[in-house]
Amino acid sequence: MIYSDIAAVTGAAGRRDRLVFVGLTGLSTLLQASSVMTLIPVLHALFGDAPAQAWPWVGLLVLQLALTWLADGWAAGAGLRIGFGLLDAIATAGPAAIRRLGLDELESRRASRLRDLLATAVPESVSAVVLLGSPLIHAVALTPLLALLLLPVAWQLSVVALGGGLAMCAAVAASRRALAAAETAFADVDDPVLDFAWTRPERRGERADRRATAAVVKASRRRSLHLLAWQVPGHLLLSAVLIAVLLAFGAVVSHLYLSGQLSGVTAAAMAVVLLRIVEVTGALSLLSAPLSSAASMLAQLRALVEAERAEAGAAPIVVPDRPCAVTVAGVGYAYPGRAPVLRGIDLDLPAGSVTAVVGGSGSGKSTLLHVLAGLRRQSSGSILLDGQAAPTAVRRARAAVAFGEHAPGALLDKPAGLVLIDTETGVDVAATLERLRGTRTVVLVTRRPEVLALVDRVVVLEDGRVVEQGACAELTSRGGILSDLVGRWEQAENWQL
Ligand SMILES: Nc1ncnc2c1ncn2[C@@H]1O[C@H](COP(=O)(O)OP(=O)(O)OP(=O)(O)O)[C@@H](O)[C@H]1O
Repeated sequence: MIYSDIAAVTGAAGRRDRLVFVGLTGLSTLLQASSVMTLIPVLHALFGDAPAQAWPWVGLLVLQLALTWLADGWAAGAGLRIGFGLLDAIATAGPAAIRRLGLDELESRRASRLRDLLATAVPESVSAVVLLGSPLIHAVALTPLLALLLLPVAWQLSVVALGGGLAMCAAVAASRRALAAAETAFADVDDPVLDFAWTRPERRGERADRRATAAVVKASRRRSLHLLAWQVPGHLLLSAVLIAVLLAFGAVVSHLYLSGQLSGVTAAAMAVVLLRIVEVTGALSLLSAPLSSAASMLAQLRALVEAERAEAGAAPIVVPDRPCAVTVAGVGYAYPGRAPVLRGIDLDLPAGSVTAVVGGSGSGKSTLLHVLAGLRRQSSGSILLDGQAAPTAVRRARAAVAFGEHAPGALLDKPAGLVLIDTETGVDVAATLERLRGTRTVVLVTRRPEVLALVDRVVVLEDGRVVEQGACAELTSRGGILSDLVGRWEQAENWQL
């Protein structure tokens, strides 16, 4: 799983490094296993009649250790290059995924998961392959290799080594599975924490949320205790299996020694073999937590990278450089967990027209602009551009916007069919309209009476509904809601229309 995720993220370009890493780490494990076995002739010579005969075996041991060191070093180089490959993939896919998030997704759980993924993947990806991959390969391959090399010494030892190694791996896996099951069972406890942190920032400090925080902290504490309760049996199981393996290996060595099938020196060398098996399998137990978090990080990274590659491979959205007709049919919008702020909006904006959206504070003007721009997905209804259904990605591609804290006028110059402006953001409306009139369909939100003289039509919103629409002169002469609104503006700012 981990390997196939890494392969999917780093692609064909990383193939050579992946093969080098796995091949050389495997070779290093083989060298380590054979160096343990070289101890048998070394000890035999040292404790025999001619200790000087140990020199060639010591030379072989030194050679094996030097080759192990070289193989590990070379593999680490390849592992680092794989890690940098992962980082490159994150650097491409991460920002692209963030750019595609709509405004209504910025506070969503999906966005916070993406943020978490990037926060962990960026620092961890480079070192993860070397720091976790090498010990994992050693831990998995060393015991079977030692068991194989023990065959000529005594098949019984080979069987106990292999069986013991497998039993320890199974114990590690069982304790890991129990922990993972407990983590899944209590995962929903995290959700209120995320909800609180990301989706309701404006309600912080309220009494209700103080109570919610206390409940979340309590639930979190309960979860930690439960997880701990699941961890303890896992550790107990592992130590029980370890003791059983030590006893079995010791019993077989003693039996073989006492029955004359094994020399005393070989029996002593077996202690080193056993220690190596315990050491690498024990490392596996320490590695299991970081490995499972790296595995989940890689699986998420793979999903992200594959989604972005599919997106990049899709046909690009064509943006004709001419004004587009906009049809808004029964559009509603509600902020998450809130009552709707747009309700059944119907608009028909001819290509090249200039429309002003007006209304009292909180009537839904900015929200409508965001929805038209594709930055928010409508909760109901549909939006068509030139008669074609226009999902958010199409709206974003075809609209140029000037709103937000500092409206960068330059954004208005991109090829677009629709231009959306909030006049509060300091855009020179008269100059901009002079430049764009006829070449773009323009929708602007304004709270300034003098702007109304520059537009073809006015849409008046009240409580998320269109309550009046038509030519400005026609609406004001009728003495309806727009007249009242303009009167209030004039009172407030002492302006004359
Ligand atoms: N991010 C948000 N989360 C929740 N509610 C929001 C959010 N933004 C706006 N609202 C609410 O949606 C409603 C419509 O807001 P919107 O900003 O669209 O109105 P507006 O007509 O542009 O107001 P103003 O003229 O004061 O800018 C208001 O009740 C507002 O409190």
